[in-house]
Amino acid sequence: CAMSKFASPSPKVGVAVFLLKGNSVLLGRRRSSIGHNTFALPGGHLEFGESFEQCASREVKEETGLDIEQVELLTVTNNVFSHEAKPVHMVVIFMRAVLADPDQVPQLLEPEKCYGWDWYNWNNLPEPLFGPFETMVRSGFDPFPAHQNN
Ligand SMILES: CC(C)CCOP(=O)(O)OP(=O)(O)O
Ligand SMILES: [Mg+2]
Ligand SMILES: [Mg+2]
Ligand SMILES: [Mg+2]
Repeated sequence: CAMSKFASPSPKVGVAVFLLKGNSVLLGRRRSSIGHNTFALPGGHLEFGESFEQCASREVKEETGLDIEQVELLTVTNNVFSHEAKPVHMVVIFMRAVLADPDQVPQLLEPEKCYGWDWYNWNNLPEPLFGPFETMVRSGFDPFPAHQNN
């Protein structure tokens, strides 16, 4: 059947990474059609045949040059961006990881997609946060390992 011009695109899958360092998390201000000018975790679209861990490591490497380890699944959320210029339905898989080399410094490898990466204390996050991430923070989500006191 002819695609109705009102048909909405099918849901996409994004992988976002809580890269933890002490009590801080790595965030970048997005320069993108989705969540422009909001602070977001590094991450991106799951590509064909990738595991969640492979996508997390690839996207963090592509965007920041950082090598990560101890990559593990935290949670999944369902996000419909209906007010954006192009409506998007994005299932977001949230992962946690740490730096393979604690001294490695993030680089801005995709300046056309991000204004810069920086470490932010979990108790003093910048604003505005990227929608799916803000929902998690507002719900009281704690990405840190249970034994770590914040
Ligand atoms: C959850 C979120 C990081 C998914 C959005 O993906 P993105 O716009 O950062 O996509 P790419 O990094 O793959 O370009
Ligand atoms: Mg990317
Ligand atoms: Mg990508
Ligand atoms: Mg990205």
